[in-house]
This record gives sequence, C-alpha cells and structure tokens, in this order.
Amino acid sequence: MEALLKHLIDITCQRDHALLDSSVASALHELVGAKQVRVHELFRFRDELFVRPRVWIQDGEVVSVEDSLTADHSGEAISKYPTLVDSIKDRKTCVEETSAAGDHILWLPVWLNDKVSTCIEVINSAPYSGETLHMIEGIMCVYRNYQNILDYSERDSLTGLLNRKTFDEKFSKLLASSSSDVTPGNQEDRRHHNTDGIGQWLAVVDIDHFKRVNDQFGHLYGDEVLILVANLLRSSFRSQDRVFRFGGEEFVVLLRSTTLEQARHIFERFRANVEKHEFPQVGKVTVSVGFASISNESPVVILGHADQALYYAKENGRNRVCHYDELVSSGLLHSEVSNDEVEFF
Ligand SMILES: Nc1nc2c(ncn2[C@@H]2O[C@H](COP(=O)(O)OP(=O)(O)OP(=O)(O)O)[C@@H](O)[C@H]2O)c(=O)[nH]1
Repeated sequence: MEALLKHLIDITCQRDHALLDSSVASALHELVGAKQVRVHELFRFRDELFVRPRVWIQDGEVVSVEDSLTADHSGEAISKYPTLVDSIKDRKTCVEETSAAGDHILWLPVWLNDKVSTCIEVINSAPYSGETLHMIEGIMCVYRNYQNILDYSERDSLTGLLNRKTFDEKFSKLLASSSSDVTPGNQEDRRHHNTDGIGQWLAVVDIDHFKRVNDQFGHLYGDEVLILVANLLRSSFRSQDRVFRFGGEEFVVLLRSTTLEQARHIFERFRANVEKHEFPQVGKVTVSVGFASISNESPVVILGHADQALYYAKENGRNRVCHYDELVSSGLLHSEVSNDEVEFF
C-alpha cells in the first residue's frame, strides 16, 4: 500500500509526457515485479499503423527514447502484434496473451477521445492475479487522466498542435541532450552534423499574406485556414518530428535525423502540399519556410537563423523554402555573430 501511494504521488506530480511515461513504467515494473514494461507510441506512416517504444526498462532502470538522439525511431508494423491489433479492434483496455517462451504479456491500450496513440506492454513470467490486474487498472486510469490534463496544457486550443511553451521546453531539452552527447574529442563533428551528414533541423513556417485572408473573408475563415494548415503540417511530417504553433500564423517544425537533402525535400513537399490544397471559400494559400541546422548554438541563435532565412523567402517572392547556411555561403545573407548573452526564453 505504501509503495503504491509513493508511485501515485510520483505519477501525479509530473508535468511532462516523457516523465509521466517513465514514472508509470517504473510503477508497473516495481509494483507488479514485471520482467519488462514498455510504453509504446502508435503512429501512422503511409496509411499503415506502426508501434515504437517510447520508454522501456533496461538493466532495472527506466530508459526513454527522448534521452537519446541516436535511438532507433523507425518502429515496427503493428501487424507483428496480432493481440494488440485485436485489442484495439475490440476497443479493449486490457488483453493478456502468453508468448511462445511462456511469458505472460498484458497489452494496455490507452483510449483518449476514442483514439489510441499510446499502449503499455507488461511482461511477466508468472500469471497475473486478480488483485494485480485490479491495481494495474487503477494505475492506467490515473495515467489516462493525467495524459488528458497534460495534453490540455501542452497544446494550442485552435489547432491542437503543441504550443509555444512546449516548444521552449522541448527545444531546450533537445539541445541539452545533443550537447551532453558531445565528448571533448568530437566537439567539432557534433557542431553541425554527425559523420553521416545526418542532422536535426528547425524550420519556421509562416502563412503568406495571411492578413489579407482575415481582411477579405473575416477571422472565422482565417481561423479555418490556420486549422487546415495545421492538418497539412501534421500529415506532411513524420510522427517523430515535432510541429508547434508558435503564435499567430507562424509554426515551427523540429525535424529529426535527416540529411540536408532530405530535410530540403521534406520542407519542399510540405510547401507544395499547401500550394496544391483548395481552401474552402478562400481558395489558394501559400507558405514560406526558413530552416537552419540545429547546432550547439543557443536556442535564440538557431531560431534567429531560421527566421533570417524565412525573412529572405518573404522578401524574395514568398511560397518558397530557404536554407540559412546556403544563403550565407552564397553571399545572399550575412552570418550574424552569435550572442549567447541574449535571454530569449
Ligand atoms: N484569424 C486569425 N488571425 C490571426 C490569428 N493570429 C494572428 N492573426 C492575424 O495574422 C495576421 C498576420 O499578418 P502579418 O504579420 O502582417 O503578415 P501577413 O499578412 O501574413 O504577410 P506576410 O507574412 O508578409 O506574407 C494579422 O492580421 C493577425 O491579426 C488567429 O489566431 N486567427
């Protein structure tokens, strides 16, 4: 009872999804005495549903995918887990199966607004008693309620995208984890990309002439355009990338683990998706995009680079994607001296 209370206090003091996942995994691992607990993320890619662990137990400790930039983000097709597929089809919250090795596996899909984007897997060598199942059910209810509360505080109410406050937290965390990966010997390599040319990218996206939409059609249509652009952002990027509404008609995208060529291609594909889209009543809408590599510079400098590239795109025809480093190396932009003293967040 005391251990359960301790874990419930730990779960309910979290203000961040990743920490909430970790404290729930730790509670289930310790209270059930489970061999393994994984918190999986379910995501759609090219019309297929995939599963990818977000948190798991390794050497008795909880490990989170957010702790590492190098973790494998690809995931597995959900069809590899038929019991999980059935549990979702039947709208169940708990299904048990026995593996070929004799382990007892519990699949616990988390239902939020009729959708499942998270599922917990608990693996145990012994069968689960009625009392244990009852306790797991209680922990899952607390977990679901807390996910709801966190979603509400992390998201923008109009578009449902992550909000500016969440960007500040996530971006600082991403930079901290990338700089903690730096060892004295490889500092220069990590400054921009790893040796494969794979890097992280930040883009600022701004709707072109949005004021005209509001002026010509009214704010309700303006809001509708914002919602539709947010949907196009969601469908144009992978689920491990992060999309934020930064304020007004400006959005920020964090693109993980791609080369410069891929990043350019992905941002260009999004720009083209918006250009092709028919917006009800309003007709055609375009966006400009400025992007920069996520280096070991401060958040204000990286954001400033992407902003400068966006400004260049706006000044040079709009409806285009511009890359900061390329503009600097071709002499079209002047690199700014970094000023880490500036307080931005
Ligand atoms: N409908 C609606 N409009 C908003 C919202 N937030 C900001 N805006 C409007 O967005 C417009 C932004 O206008 P500007 O910054 O002049 O930029 P723009 O017209 O998009 O022009 P460029 O960016 O130069 O292409 C302003 O009219 C704001 O009132 C919102 O939540 N809903």
